[in-house]
Amino acid sequence: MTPAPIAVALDAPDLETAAQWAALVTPHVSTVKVGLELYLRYGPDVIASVKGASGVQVFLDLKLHDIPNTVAGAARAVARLRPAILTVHAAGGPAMIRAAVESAPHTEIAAVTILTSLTEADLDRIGLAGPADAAVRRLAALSVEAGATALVCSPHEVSAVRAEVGEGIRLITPGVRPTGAATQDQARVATPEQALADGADLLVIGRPITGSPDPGAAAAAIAASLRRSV
Ligand SMILES: O=c1ccn([C@@H]2O[C@H](COP(=O)(O)O)[C@@H](O)[C@H]2O)c(=O)[nH]1
Repeated sequence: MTPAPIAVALDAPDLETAAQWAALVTPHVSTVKVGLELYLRYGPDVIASVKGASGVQVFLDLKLHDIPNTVAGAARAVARLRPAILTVHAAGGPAMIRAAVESAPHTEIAAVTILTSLTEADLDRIGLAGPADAAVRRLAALSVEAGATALVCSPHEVSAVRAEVGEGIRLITPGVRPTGAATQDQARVATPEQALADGADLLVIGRPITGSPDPGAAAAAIAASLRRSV
């Protein structure tokens, strides 16, 4: 069976747990995601540990955000690990995004538009007044112009982003919660089925899978539900 278009966020406190989660979920999902917690604690070795023997795609979610020269150096440093996807913050601007794209030619650069944990009230406070989807569309367009071939947005904006950037750009949505699951610190959320129906190409799901007593079964259940919904 083809693995589901899900990136499981391996936000674990230690490498053994992350590797165990990865081994349990990889029969069911296309991708595992390594974020700041794991990478800052263990560094580059984490990639091989979570990949194991399965050859699953690794999504390195470092959300780089600095001046172009610094991001170029950081992207070059991690490009040798050959992650399938590397994130940068779209708010770093076009020159920064382009620097990442040029420095990691074998990795897909995904620009994070507006974090899924932010509410419209938060956006007002940080000076991005107006509906979230206006800011997300603007950041999406500038990121694609700068060479990003993937974008991270919430499921709430995914159809607007697709209309803005067209086909051929990979849309990645965190903020995904199965019906009835706790939203935790996520603000702009939808179910996996809804996110996929609205045009997401890859769903990022962490705690609803890794917080389950059986992460493998939780991933399999979401994957089966997605197959039924298409
Ligand atoms: O806007 C964003 C960008 C990245 N993330 C990351 O996705 C996962 C979500 O984990 P859950 O446990 O499913 O909430 C996490 O690693 C974030 O760093 C995001 O949530 N929102």
